Amino acid sequence: MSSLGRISDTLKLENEKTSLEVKDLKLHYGEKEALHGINLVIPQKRVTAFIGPSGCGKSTLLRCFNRMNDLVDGCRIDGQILLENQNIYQRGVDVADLRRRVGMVFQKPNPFPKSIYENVAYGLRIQGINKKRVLDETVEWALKSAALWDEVKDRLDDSALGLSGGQQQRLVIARTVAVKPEVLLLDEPASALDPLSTLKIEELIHELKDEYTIVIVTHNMQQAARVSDYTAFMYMGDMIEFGNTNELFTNPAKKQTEDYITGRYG
Ligand SMILES: Nc1ncnc2c1ncn2[C@@H]1O[C@H](COP(=O)(O)OP(=O)(O)OP(=O)(O)O)[C@@H](O)[C@H]1O
Repeated sequence: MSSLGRISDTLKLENEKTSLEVKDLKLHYGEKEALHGINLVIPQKRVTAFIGPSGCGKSTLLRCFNRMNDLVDGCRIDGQILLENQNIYQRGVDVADLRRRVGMVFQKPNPFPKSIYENVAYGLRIQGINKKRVLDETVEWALKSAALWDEVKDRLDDSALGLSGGQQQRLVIARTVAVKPEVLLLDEPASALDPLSTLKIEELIHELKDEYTIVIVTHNMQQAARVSDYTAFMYMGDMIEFGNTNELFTNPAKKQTEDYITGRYG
């Protein structure tokens, strides 16, 4: 905990710049309403954690931020999400560009069956960038950003699939930051990893928040308390409480939040 610092204890939402703003967001999977009118502001260049019992809608809400739910059959979304004041659900939005601006890392590391180098260069090549010098520089910068460079710099042409799980997850983070997103969405990024790799990911999150707005879904309340500046507690498709992480954990405003963080359910 000490190495991660607790500067966030004094942060106040009203002093923050806004990255994402969720306005009366309802989401249906077929007939079932999974999110019941969420309102929320995600501050810029901070870490926001979503916590709550299984099935409360954390991942569903996270996936709305880069329109991953568009890929789910029968999924309907009402309401708005503003990214830098622009509704990402409005007609004409370029979804590929949105997903570059709002990158996502999943629970299970998903490197491509390519070399370490090509994994990181992938997004750049898709943008038509093929100059070797630009690619080399960006790959090195992204791997350094993801705290992986020292471990892989001598084997950039080796398959990414030969890396450990924790290294693969940092590689996926390098691949995501290589295209210079504004927001990083992390869906339980460490839950498939051993404790040491988990610690590395947590330290990395702490480093990355100087540059990116980070939203993390986690089952692990200690992890939320360690890595986040702000925490949102969700329950059965509702946003119950949102605030400074330290305040939410030490002095929750709502009884449901208190019951959850004291382990009475979940
Ligand atoms: N693709 C889908 N189709 C239909 N229902 C879904 C789909 N994905 C999620 N749901 C339902 O939406 C609700 C919210 O699920 P979601 O996965 O967002 O919750 P969660 O809080 O992230 O849960 P967990 O912590 O277990 O991952 C649940 O009732 C779930 O069954």
